[in-house]
Amino acid sequence: MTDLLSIAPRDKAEILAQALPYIRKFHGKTMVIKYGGNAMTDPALQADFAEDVVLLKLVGMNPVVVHGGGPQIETALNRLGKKGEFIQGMRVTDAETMEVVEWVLAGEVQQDIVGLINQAGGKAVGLTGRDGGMIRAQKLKMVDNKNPAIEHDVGQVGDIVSIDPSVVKALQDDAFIPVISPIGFGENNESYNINADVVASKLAEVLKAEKLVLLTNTPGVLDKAGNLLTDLTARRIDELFADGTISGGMLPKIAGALDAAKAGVNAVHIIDGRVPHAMLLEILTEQAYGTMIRSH
Ligand SMILES: Nc1ncnc2c1ncn2[C@@H]1O[C@H](COP(=O)(O)OP(=O)(O)O)[C@@H](O)[C@H]1O
Ligand SMILES: CC(=O)N[C@@H](CCC(=O)OP(=O)(O)O)C(=O)O
Repeated sequence: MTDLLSIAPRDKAEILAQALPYIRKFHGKTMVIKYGGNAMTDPALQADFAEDVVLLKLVGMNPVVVHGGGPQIETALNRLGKKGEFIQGMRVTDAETMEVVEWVLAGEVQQDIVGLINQAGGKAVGLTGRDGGMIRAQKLKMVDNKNPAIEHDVGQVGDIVSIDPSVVKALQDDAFIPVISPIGFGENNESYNINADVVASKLAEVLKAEKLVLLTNTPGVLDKAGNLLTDLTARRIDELFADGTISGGMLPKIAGALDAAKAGVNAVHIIDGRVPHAMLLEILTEQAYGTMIRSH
């Protein structure tokens, strides 16, 4: 079990002194943590992540993990001779791809994370959006972000209709740590593949989370020259969308993050999940990491 004292290379006493006020401040608060597929490539980092989630729970917070798995889905598709296609950060999902997505996310990635959290001393429970009727979805109508007259057919990609958080709340009350795969269900019980950033953002809003932390594989949002943008407001985000600075998987991430900030989630951060203990240090120390998204 990792404790704050074992975090190198910073001064240990300094970290503890910094952490105590945050532990008090965030006691009983919900923290939604999006664990991106690109941040989970190294087994040692995955184990660190699981230990950090357990530590948050032990000090009295309510971590809720939403996981991705884009690269893991891609590997499985490649094995079947298929190649993923993305439009505006969303995977075009035909029926066969949907089967692979469900099998990889719910069967593989989610269960790996549940196992690691339990190994670290926590009590994790894996869920998809079907469990407890949590995530109702419908087919996403995707309008081209440069030409609104064009609509793309992205297959079984889901647009969230509603989230019923009661199953998450029940688990939290019983000291479990929910680990959620971004899969929704439709009116006819059909499955939908939903971008994990979108699920994490909406869930943070519905749960009235204190924080939303999105762990990815960049230091945060970068400008065209590769410099880290530490703070982004809605206006600046519009400019970065318009001039093409933000593209691919960063599009749904930023859009979701901004929605969560506007909906009242106090702090929304995009941070580098490849840095050991990045999430813990972001939540429990005063140092700013990555990019903070603000509504204004
Ligand atoms: N302005 C930007 N700053 C940082 N990353 C960006 C930017 N625009 C696009 N990206 C891309 O977004 C990726 C992160 O999104 P994504 O691949 O969906 O990761 P995750 O699996 O963490 O959700 C980065 O690896 C990078 O390739
Ligand atoms: C619609 C859509 O794009 N769904 C994603 C779901 C997984 C995900 O979001 O994974 P990351 O967070 O690792 O990118 C996909 O199929 O890749």
